[in-house]
Amino acid sequence: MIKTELNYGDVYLVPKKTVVDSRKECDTSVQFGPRRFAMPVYPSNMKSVVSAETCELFAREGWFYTLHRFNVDAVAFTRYMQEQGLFASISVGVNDDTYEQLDALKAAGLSPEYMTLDIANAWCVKAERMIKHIKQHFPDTFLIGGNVATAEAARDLEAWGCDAIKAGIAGGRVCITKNKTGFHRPMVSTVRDCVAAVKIPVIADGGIVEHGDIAKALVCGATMVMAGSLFAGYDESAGDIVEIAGKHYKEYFGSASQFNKGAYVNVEGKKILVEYKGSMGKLLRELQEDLQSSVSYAGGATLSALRDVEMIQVYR
Ligand SMILES: NC(=O)C1=CN([C@@H]2O[C@H](COP(=O)(O)OP(=O)(O)OC[C@H]3O[C@@H](n4cnc5c(N)ncnc54)[C@H](OP(=O)(O)O)[C@@H]3O)[C@@H](O)[C@H]2O)C=CC1
Ligand SMILES: Nc1nc2c(ncn2[C@@H]2O[C@H](COP(=O)(O)O)[C@@H](O)[C@H]2O)c(=O)[nH]1
Repeated sequence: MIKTELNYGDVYLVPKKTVVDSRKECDTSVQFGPRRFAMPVYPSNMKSVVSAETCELFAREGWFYTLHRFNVDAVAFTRYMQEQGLFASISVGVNDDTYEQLDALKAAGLSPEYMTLDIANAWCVKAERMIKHIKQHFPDTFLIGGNVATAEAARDLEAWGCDAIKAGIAGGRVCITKNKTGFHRPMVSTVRDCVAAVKIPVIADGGIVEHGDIAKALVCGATMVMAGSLFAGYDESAGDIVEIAGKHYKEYFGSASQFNKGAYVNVEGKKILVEYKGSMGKLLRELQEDLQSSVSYAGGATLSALRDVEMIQVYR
């Protein structure tokens, strides 16, 4: 029997009676780990999406962020952010270079507030070793483990010690994992299964096409949403700007692309050009307005209203 599963584009949310006088009354803030953030969405920890400067901007705006893990100095970044009175949120891998980076953080007496273990399939023995190592040596750090796509994987990462998990395999815009390996699960099914399986927060990662997909992810039970292409086209995005026939674009490439790896080995990502859209400030405001509107349609004044919304499948 072949199961049918759903993506954000296959579903819509059923409106309820609005109880606020203005969308401005709707509060989009979210508690995530030790801190509260202005919005439950943040940019992907990819080299073509965030730089250290992008991360600082998000932290100053009161949004969550995670720096990517490719050729960065985790010690210098953590120290810089904490000296500015901002929180430090870094990414790590599973290989020897990560163990060395963690030793260097420890030697410097630094402990980032948040760490994200970032590999394609975190339901693996190398991730298990790394998660246990981080929880032993950085007990005060809030550890996000990912990515996973099933209830069983989510439960294992929770048992290994993760404080949150990131769900979503092969649903990203620059992903070619599903083409090259055949593996993928649509996001609505992935997020709902993972949320139902664990007590810790779940981050829905990848596949956000429309702003309304963020509300759909929250209705599926996600606490946070990570998005790459959504944040890739702005001045503050990390990708290079490109001009073609008088039109401007920004480069957006996958972390498992040849461009990120520097070699064509186990490539599961591609590079695309996304429309250049100017300053990120406009996007952040619009995302907040749209989510405030979603909360009002959900019949409440806080994000918790989205926990109790009916989702319907649309046949096309
Ligand atoms: N969310 C998603 O759907 C996906 C995200 N990505 C992103 O791309 C980046 C690279 O990811 P990833 O390839 O996991 O990380 P790395 O290339 O950094 O691999 C980490 C380590 O795990 C090993 N490894 C990776 N995949 C497998 C596997 N299938 N079986 C056994 N060992 C494995 C690698 O060894 P070896 O290379 O020798 O196998 C390597 O030692 C990450 O940032 C990740 O988030 C990539 C694909 C999908
Ligand atoms: N299969 C791959 N997935 C990747 C790669 N680099 C990043 N990612 C994942 O995609 C999301 C962003 O998706 P978007 O739809 O919001 O653009 C990102 O957070 C990663 O989980 C890759 O090279 N291959």
